[in-house]
Amino acid sequence: MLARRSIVGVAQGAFRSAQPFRRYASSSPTAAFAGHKGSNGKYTVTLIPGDGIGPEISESVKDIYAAAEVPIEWEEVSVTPVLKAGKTVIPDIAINSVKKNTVALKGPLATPIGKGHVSLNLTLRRTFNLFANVRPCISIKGFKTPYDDVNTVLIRENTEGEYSGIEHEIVDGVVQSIKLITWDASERVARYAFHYAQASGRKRVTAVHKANIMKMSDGMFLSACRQVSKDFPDIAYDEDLLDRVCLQVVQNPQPYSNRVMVMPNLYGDILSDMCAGLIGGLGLTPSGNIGRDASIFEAVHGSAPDIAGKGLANPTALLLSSLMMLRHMNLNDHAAKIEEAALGTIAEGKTITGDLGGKASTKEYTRAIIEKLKA
Ligand SMILES: NC(=O)C1=CN([C@@H]2O[C@H](COP(=O)(O)OP(=O)(O)OC[C@H]3O[C@@H](n4cnc5c(N)ncnc54)[C@H](O)[C@@H]3O)[C@@H](O)[C@H]2O)C=CC1
Ligand SMILES: O=C(O)CCC(=O)C(=O)O
Repeated sequence: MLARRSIVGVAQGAFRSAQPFRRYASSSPTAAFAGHKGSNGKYTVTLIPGDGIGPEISESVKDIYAAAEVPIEWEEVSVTPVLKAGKTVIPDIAINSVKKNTVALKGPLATPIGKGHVSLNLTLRRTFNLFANVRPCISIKGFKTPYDDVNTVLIRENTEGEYSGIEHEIVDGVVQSIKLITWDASERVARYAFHYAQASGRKRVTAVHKANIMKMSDGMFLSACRQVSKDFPDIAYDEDLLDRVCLQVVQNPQPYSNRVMVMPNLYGDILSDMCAGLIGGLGLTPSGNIGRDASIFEAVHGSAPDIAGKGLANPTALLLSSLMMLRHMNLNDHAAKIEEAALGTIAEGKTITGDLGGKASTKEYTRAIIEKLKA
C-alpha cells in the first residue's frame, strides 16, 4: 500500500453507514447509497459514456474494473437528447436508469456554444437535484509539477447561480441573464461543505465570493455559510474574494491545503479548472455531483474535441471520479487498490499520456495500470 492520502472520496463515502451524517439526519442534504447487490453479487451502476473522448476513457475504466474484479455491472445508457412535446429532453431510459441505480458514472457531454440545446450536464444535475459538486484537487506524489503540495477540495453549488439558465432579450441588443441564488440551496451546499470538512479531517472552510459587487446574491450565499458555520465550532471558517483566491492559489497553493472552499456555481466551474492546472491538468481532476436521491460522478474536464478519437486521452480523471463513486458505495478496498495502481503508474512516469508529458496512448496507459493491479 503506498503511503499517500487518498485522493478521492472522503465525505461522500460511507453513506450507507453514514457515520458523520447521522447526527444531522434531518438536516443533512445527503442520503445513504440505496443500491443492492443483484443475484450475481454485483451492483448495477449507470454508465453514460458521453461525447468526444468520453467513450474512450469509459472503455478504459471498464477494462480496469474488469481486471480489478470490482463487483459492478454497468448499465450503459445514452443521453442523446430526444424531442418530447416540442422540447429537447434526456431520454426516459437514461433518467429511469439513474433513478433506479442511484449512482452513475458519466463521461463528458458536449454543449453547443451560443445556440442549440441546453447543457445536458446541467440538465442532469438539475433533474436529480445534485446540489453539491465536489472537486478534489490533490498533487500526485512522484509526478513533478511546479507545486508538490496542492491539496484542496472545491465544493460548488450545482443547481442555480449563474447557471440557472434563465436568459431573455429585453429589447433588441439588450440581453438579461439571471443569476438566481436561494437561501435554501446556499444553506444546503454550505452544510454539505462543513460535513465534508469534518468527515475528511479538513480544518477550515472558506466561502469564495464576490459579495463586494453582488451584494445581495453572493451576500446571501455568505450569510448562509456564516449561519451554518456556527453549527461546526471545530471547523474554522473564513471568506475570501474569488479574484484574490485565484491570484493567491497560483502564487502559493500551500495555505489552501487541508481546507474546503465552497462557492456559487460559476466560480467553482472556473476555479476548479484553474486548480487542475496546478497538479498537471484536466486529465487528473475528478468530481462527484452529490444529491439526496442519486449521485453522478464525472471528470471535471469536457469532451476534448481536439483529441477525440485519437487514442490520446488521459482516462485518470474519469477513473478517479469512479473511485469517488466506489467510496460512496462503500467499496473502499477496490477503490484503494485501483487508486494505488493508477497513481503508481503516473509516479513511475514510464507509461503516461501526452498531457502529462508522456508518449503512451490511452490503451497503453490502461494496460500499465492493469499490469500493476495484477502484479
Ligand atoms: N462536465 C462536462 O461534461 C463538461 C463538458 N464540457 C463540454 O466539453 C466540450 C469541450 O470543452 P472544452 O472547453 O474544449 O474543454 P475540455 O475540458 O474538453 O478541454 C480543454 C483542454 O483540455 C484537454 N483535455 C481535457 N480532458 C483531457 C483528458 N482527459 N486527457 C487529455 N487532455 C484533456 C483538451 O484536449 C483541451 O485541450 C464543450 O462542448 C463543453 O461544453 C466542458 C466541461 C465539462
Ligand atoms: O455543460 C457543459 O457543457 C459545460 C459544463 C461545465 O463546464 C461544468 O459545469 O462543469
